[in-house]
Amino acid sequence: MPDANAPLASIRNFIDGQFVDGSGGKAFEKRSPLDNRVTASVAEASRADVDRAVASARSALKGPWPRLSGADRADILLKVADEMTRRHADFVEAEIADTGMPRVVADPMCGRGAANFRVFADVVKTVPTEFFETFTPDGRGAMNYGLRRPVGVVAVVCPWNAPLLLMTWKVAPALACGATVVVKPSEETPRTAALLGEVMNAAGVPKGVYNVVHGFGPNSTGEFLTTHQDVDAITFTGETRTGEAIMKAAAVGARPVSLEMGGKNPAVVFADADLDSAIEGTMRSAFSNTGQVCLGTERVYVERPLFGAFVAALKAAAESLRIGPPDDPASRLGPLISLEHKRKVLSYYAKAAEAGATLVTGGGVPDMPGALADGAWVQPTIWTGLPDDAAVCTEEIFGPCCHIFPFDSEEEAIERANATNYGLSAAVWTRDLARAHRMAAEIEAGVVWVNSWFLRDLRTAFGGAKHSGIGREGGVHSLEFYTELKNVCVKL
Ligand SMILES: NC(=O)C1=CN([C@@H]2O[C@H](COP(=O)(O)OP(=O)(O)OC[C@H]3O[C@@H](n4cnc5c(N)ncnc54)[C@H](O)[C@@H]3O)[C@@H](O)[C@H]2O)C=CC1
Ligand SMILES: O=C(O)/C=C/C=C(\O)C(=O)O
Repeated sequence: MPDANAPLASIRNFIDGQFVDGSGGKAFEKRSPLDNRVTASVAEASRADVDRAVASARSALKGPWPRLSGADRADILLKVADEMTRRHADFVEAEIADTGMPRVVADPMCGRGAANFRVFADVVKTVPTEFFETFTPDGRGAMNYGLRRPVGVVAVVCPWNAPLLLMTWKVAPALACGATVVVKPSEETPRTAALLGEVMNAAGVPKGVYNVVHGFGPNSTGEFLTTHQDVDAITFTGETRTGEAIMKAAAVGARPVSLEMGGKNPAVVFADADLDSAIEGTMRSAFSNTGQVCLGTERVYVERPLFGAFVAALKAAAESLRIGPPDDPASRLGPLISLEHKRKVLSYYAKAAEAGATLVTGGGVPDMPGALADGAWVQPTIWTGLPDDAAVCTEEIFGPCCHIFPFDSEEEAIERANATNYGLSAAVWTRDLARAHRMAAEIEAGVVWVNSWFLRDLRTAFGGAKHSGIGREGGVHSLEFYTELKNVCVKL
C-alpha cells in the first residue's frame, strides 16, 4: 500500500549541471495514480528558465562534448549506463512513484534506460559514413565522403507512459552523436528525468549537455521549448494532436522533427496460429502497462473458425490479471496515469455500451481497498459485436481494452487492419510463413511483429506511418536524425 505519511518530494529542473527551482517561483503538484494523493511538488520552468537551459545546451556545444571522438563519448555513455544500473532501484522507485505501475513492470522498463545508453554507445562507434568516387572530364576524378556532425541543441519532449525508457531512447543517441539536449518530461512523470541529472553529473557528462525543464504543454514549458529559435531539432513522443502542434512550431525556423505518435494497432490471428502464443502475446499487447503502450493492440481480428475459442481464452487471460499496488508481487496491472485519463478511458467504456457492444469482460472500475479506491483503476475490458467504424474501434483509447472482430479471408483482414488513420504497429499470428510475409508487406505500419509482440532489437527502425509519426529512430536511423550529414567533395 502507498505510504500516506511519506514526505512530499521536491522535484527540480536540471540546468547547466545544477538542480534549480523555477525562476518564477511556480511549482505544481504531482499526484499518485494509486490513491490521488499529492506526492511531490515540481518546480515549473518559466520561459526564462527554458532560455537558460537552451543557452546552457548551446554553450556546451562549444565545449569538448561534440569534439570528443565517438569512442570517447561512447565511454562516457557507458559510464552513464553503469551508474543507471548501480542506481536501478532508485529509478524503479521514482518510476513507480510517478506511474503506480507494478514493480514487475517498472523493473524491466527501467532496465531499458541503461540499455539505451549501451546500444547507442556501440552504434556510434561502428556506423560508417558514405564514400563515392566521381569521374571527371579531366580524368583525375574526385572523392566524396560523408561527415556526420551533431545536429545541435535538441528539444526532447516526452510522454508519461514509459517515461525513462522513452526519454533515454532519444537522449542516448542524441548524446552519442555529440548533440546536447533539453528534456521536457511529461508533467505526470517528472521524477526519472530529474534523477538522470544526478547520473549525468556522476558519470562526468559536461554541464549543459543534459538539461531538464519541468512543466506543461501549451502556454508553458513545452511550448516555450519547442518555439525556441535556438533549438535546432525537436524529437517528440506523444499524442498525434500534440505532434501536429509541435510540427507547426518547428516550421518556424525550418527545424527538423522526429515524431512518434499515437496508434490504433491491429492484431490479426489466423485459424492456424498457435493459440497459446497468440493469447499470451495479445494479452500482453492489449493489457500490459494497463494498456498505456503506444504499440499496444486495441483491434483484434480473428479468423472465424478460431473466433469463439480465442474470445474465451483471451477473456480467461484478462480475468487472471491481478489488479493491485506495485509492491504486491502478484500485481500485473496498475492504475492508469491519472484520474483525468481514467475519465477518458471510462468514457470509451460508456461509448461501447451505448453502441451496443457485447461486453466479454470488464467494462468498469474494480473494487479497491482503502485509499486505493481514490486511484485511477479500471478493469481490463474486451468487447465484441461492434462495427469497424464505432468510436471504440477507430479512436485511440490508451487503456487496457480491445475489441475482437471475426474475419473470413486474408484480403479482408488486410483491408480492415489498414482502415485507420494510424500506422504504428501490428501483430500477425499464423504458422504459414508465406502468408505472414505477405501480411507484413501489406499492413500499413512502421513495425509489424509476426508471432510475437514488443520483441525489440534496438538497432532496428522504430516509428510510425500515417498519423502515427514522422521519421524513424533506432540504430543508425537515430544517428541520421541527431546528426547533419555533410558531403565533402575533393577534386584530385
Ligand atoms: N509512437 C510512440 O512511440 C508513442 C506514442 N505515445 C502516445 O503518447 C500519448 C500519451 O502520452 P501523453 O503524455 O498524453 O501525450 P501528450 O501529447 O499529451 O504529451 C506529450 C508531451 O508533450 C507535451 N506537450 C503537450 N502539448 C504541447 C505543446 N503544445 N507544445 C509542446 N509540448 C507539448 C506534454 O507536456 C508532454 O510532455 C498516447 O497518445 C500515445 O499513443 C506514447 C508512447 C510511445
Ligand atoms: O521500445 C521502444 O523503443 C518503445 C517502446 C514504447 C513503449 O514502451 C510504450 O509506448 O509504452
